[in-house]
Amino acid sequence: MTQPKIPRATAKRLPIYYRYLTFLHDAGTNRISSAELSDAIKFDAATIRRDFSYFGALGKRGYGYDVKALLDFFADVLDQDSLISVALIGVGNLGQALLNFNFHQSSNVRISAAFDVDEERVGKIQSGVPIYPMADLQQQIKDQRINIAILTVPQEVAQEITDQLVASGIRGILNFTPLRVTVPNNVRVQNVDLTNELQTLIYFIENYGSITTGI
Ligand SMILES: NC(=O)c1ccc[n+]([C@@H]2O[C@H](COP(=O)([O-])OP(=O)(O)OC[C@H]3O[C@@H](n4cnc5c(N)ncnc54)[C@H](O)[C@@H]3O)[C@@H](O)[C@H]2O)c1
Repeated sequence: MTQPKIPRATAKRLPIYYRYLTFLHDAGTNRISSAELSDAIKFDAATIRRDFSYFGALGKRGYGYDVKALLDFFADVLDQDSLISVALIGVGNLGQALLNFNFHQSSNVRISAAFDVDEERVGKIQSGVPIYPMADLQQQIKDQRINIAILTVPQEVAQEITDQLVASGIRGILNFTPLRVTVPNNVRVQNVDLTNELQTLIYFIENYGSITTGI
């Protein structure tokens, strides 16, 4: 299906909508109003209505939203029917935590290959995920049709690994390192910085009380 162009903040909320709608559907709920949805997931109702409006008028006045229809719609937008394989580079403290968590139960994403330089780790299987030597990076990414990589290596090697990932055809990098890596225009980087998140939270609490940020 052709995807409508949606704002980044809306895109970030889609998986949250999807998870909650799945929960509602499994619990046998057939319809929900934006106010009820707002109550449950803590985004204001106007934000929810605006987000949904980007996809066309999905709700009916006085009826609310049909849970199954919404769910099918978001599954399609988020491509939930196809399993997305992700690579993880750097199986240290953070990498191991992400491997153990994996994303399987709550989404269609799973880490299917991990890579490291440490001889002690390479060749083992952790949480069902094989850990390959870096020499296998290009081949595995190609064979497993991996488009996304999670970067959990030390900052000092982040750019060099990014270059290797780009050369292997990776299209998106979830970057946990503090380095703002450089990539060509056709590759997208999403930086995750827990310190930043915490400081944003503190800022909102101090300035606006406990009002949610909407994202
Ligand atoms: N974004 C956040 O909120 C957040 C939180 C904690 C850590 N970090 C960052 O995440 C990264 C990992 O942190 P950690 O505590 O897990 O570190 P760690 O030292 O425990 O793990 C790093 C792993 O990378 C591997 N490695 C080193 N050089 C490599 C290379 N050239 N190719 C492949 N693998 C290589 C190491 O063998 C090790 O297993 C660091 O950059 C750290 O700053 C970010």
